[in-house]
Amino acid sequence: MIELKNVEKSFGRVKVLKGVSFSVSENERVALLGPNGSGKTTIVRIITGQIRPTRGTVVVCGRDRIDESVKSRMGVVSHNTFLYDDLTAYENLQFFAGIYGVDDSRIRELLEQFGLWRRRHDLVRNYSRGMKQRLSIARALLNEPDILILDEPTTGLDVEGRERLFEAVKDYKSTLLFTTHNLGEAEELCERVVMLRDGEIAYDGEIGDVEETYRRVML
Ligand SMILES: Nc1ncnc2c1ncn2[C@@H]1O[C@H](COP(=O)(O)OP(=O)(O)OP(=O)(O)O)[C@@H](O)[C@H]1O
Repeated sequence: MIELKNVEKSFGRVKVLKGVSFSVSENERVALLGPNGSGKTTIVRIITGQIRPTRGTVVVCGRDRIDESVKSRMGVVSHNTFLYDDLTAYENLQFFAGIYGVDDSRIRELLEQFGLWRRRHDLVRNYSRGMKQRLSIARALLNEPDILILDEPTTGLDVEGRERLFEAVKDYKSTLLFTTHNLGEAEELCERVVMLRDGEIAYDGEIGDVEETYRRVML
């Protein structure tokens, strides 16, 4: 579903990704781990078509151009919430439901699932950070995407929000790429782990005892 081959990315003179290769098969659940600044979000931005690699190839859903048809098959939760502040929560989901041809009943289901139904008519600008994050997750799940990409999705979530997210991700049966700094979360949701250090892959394998592997490979 996702394949990166020798991907390099430079910003100005700084090379942030130094020849990254890994793939994620259909229905596989992969955690992407690594310290601050190791390049995880840069990889996510490349896979989701927000930026292009300087060198190398990226193939997603069999396509080497991340165009709208590929993007419509991905659900993404990232630092960018992809929400409109001047619309209500309901209107935000309605807008994306319109693009994907998703039924109104799915909007209600997700708003209830993420505990936002009562506040559905509030403007997103008046939402708290955690509420925005919950809505962003609902938006990513709206069209039951073939690939779910979660870049540090628990940022700002309270205990209940985190539990609702994990329930939703466990119910979701397709391909998952998940970046986190929480090794326990990676172990709970994923079967494989890719560890990134300074723009290079340091480990790619079964998740196993992720804390032990992380300590051995990264520290
Ligand atoms: N637009 C940009 N211009 C210049 N440098 C950038 C840009 N985007 C990212 N970088 C640099 O690329 C490196 C990797 O950043 P990235 O956000 O991918 O790391 P990360 O692994 O996601 O980190 P974190 O765990 O802190 O979120 C960092 O040194 C960052 O400063």
